[in-house]
Amino acid sequence: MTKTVPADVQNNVANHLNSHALPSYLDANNLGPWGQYLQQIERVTPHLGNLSRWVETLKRPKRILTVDVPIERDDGSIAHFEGYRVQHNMSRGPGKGGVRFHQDVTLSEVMALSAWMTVKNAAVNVPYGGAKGGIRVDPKTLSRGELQRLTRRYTSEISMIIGPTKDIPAPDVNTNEQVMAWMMDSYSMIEGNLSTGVVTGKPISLGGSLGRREATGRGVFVVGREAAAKRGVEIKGARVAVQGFGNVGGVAATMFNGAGAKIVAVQDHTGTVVNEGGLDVARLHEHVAETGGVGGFAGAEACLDREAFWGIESDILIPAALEQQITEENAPRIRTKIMLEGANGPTTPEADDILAANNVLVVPDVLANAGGVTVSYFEWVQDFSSFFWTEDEINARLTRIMQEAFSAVWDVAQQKNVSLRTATFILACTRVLQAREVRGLYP
Ligand SMILES: NC(=O)C1=CN([C@@H]2O[C@H](COP(=O)(O)OP(=O)(O)OC[C@H]3O[C@@H](n4cnc5c(N)ncnc54)[C@H](O)[C@@H]3O)[C@@H](O)[C@H]2O)C=CC1
Ligand SMILES: O=C(O)CCC(=O)C(=O)O
Repeated sequence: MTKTVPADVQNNVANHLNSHALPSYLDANNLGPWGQYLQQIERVTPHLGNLSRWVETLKRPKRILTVDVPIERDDGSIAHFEGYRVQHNMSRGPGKGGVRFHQDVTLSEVMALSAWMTVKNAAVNVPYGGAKGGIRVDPKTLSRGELQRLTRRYTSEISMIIGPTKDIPAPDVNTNEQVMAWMMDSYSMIEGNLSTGVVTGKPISLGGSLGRREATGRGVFVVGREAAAKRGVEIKGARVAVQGFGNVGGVAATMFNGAGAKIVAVQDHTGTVVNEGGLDVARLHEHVAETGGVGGFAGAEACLDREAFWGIESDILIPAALEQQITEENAPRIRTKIMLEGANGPTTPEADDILAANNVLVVPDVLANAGGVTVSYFEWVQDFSSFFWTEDEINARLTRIMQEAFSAVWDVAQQKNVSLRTATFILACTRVLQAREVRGLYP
């Protein structure tokens, strides 16, 4: 399979990388996910009209904070971890985006994740900029006490740039309601007052919102239903394959299964399990709760190796693990009709072109997984007013926002004959740069 990235896009990225725009702390030869994001920006720029004079704004994070996070281990030794909080853009509102604890976290990754938050928040029109945080740590190697000390120290180190009207963290990979509760408590101790609005994704008992835990997977399901209708795929009986069985993939699998789809394959960091007749999703959740992963699930007909997962025939494929999973190497083997990006950044631009050529409809991360931040927005609003909504109200509002966003993106894609990813970027970047322009530059 030949590379299908148009020459002008490649040249633009090369020129960009050679220009003064490359931040000095990045290696031009190894840009990682940030390079992937820059290529996506190159693709949208020709569609931005006069606003393209502001596009450089999107190629530079507004603020990057790197912190050393020291903790005392249970054995009395001291360990140091590197953490980040990147605020990519604040033109439309305060920074918003999750915090990831993972052994492979890099600055390039957090920069890209923060930029995708800017695009995502504008795509569903919630009044936020984009931000993201992370610590390079394998949390599975920490005791509960060590994890709490790490979270509290990290919160203290970034406390000067976060806050309910400045930047509001939330859960992402390997972080959850408990981590958010510790972050809120640490920040409140520093501020000297209870500050529930500083993070979202909190436990319900601490000002969390009903429906937030399921919101990202629910949003993936809602846009999946819309995409299936456009592509003529019946959800009932559809074959669905899911990579990642955590907050996003686990909920999305449950919802598709509940609507009559067969979950024929699931892959996570412990293995790949397959059942042609459909995996028992409820039992798989129990197995993961007991063992920490899908590997060894007794209800599987077969266990495949990692790469074989991408060759499984499906109607709907949901990557819901990490970025850069679908590349020019495995994209030609993918046999699906619709790909719903539950994960952030799972598909490289080269793979995007291969999937398009093979008639796979890709619903991009910045649209498909926006349900989480949408309900985070509801949580933040509820905390400010101390008035809490029912789960039905939350789910109905979430569904409406996701459907409207999908429909607006679909129309732009049709009008301009571009992919759903570029269409989402057109809508979102226009909103961000209009805000930038109308605010003006002078202090
Ligand atoms: N939690 C949220 O609300 C949101 C999460 N996302 C994105 O969704 C993705 C998943 O996030 P969560 O479900 O929250 O994380 P999680 O920590 O709950 O689950 C992550 C899943 O990915 C699997 N995984 C990790 N490494 C893997 C590998 N190398 N191969 C296969 N599977 C692997 C894990 O086993 C686990 O099942 C990430 O890209 C995240 O940024 C996007 C929007 C919101
Ligand atoms: O809920 C949030 O604020 C952000 C969730 C997130 O990190 C994401 O959408 O990637």
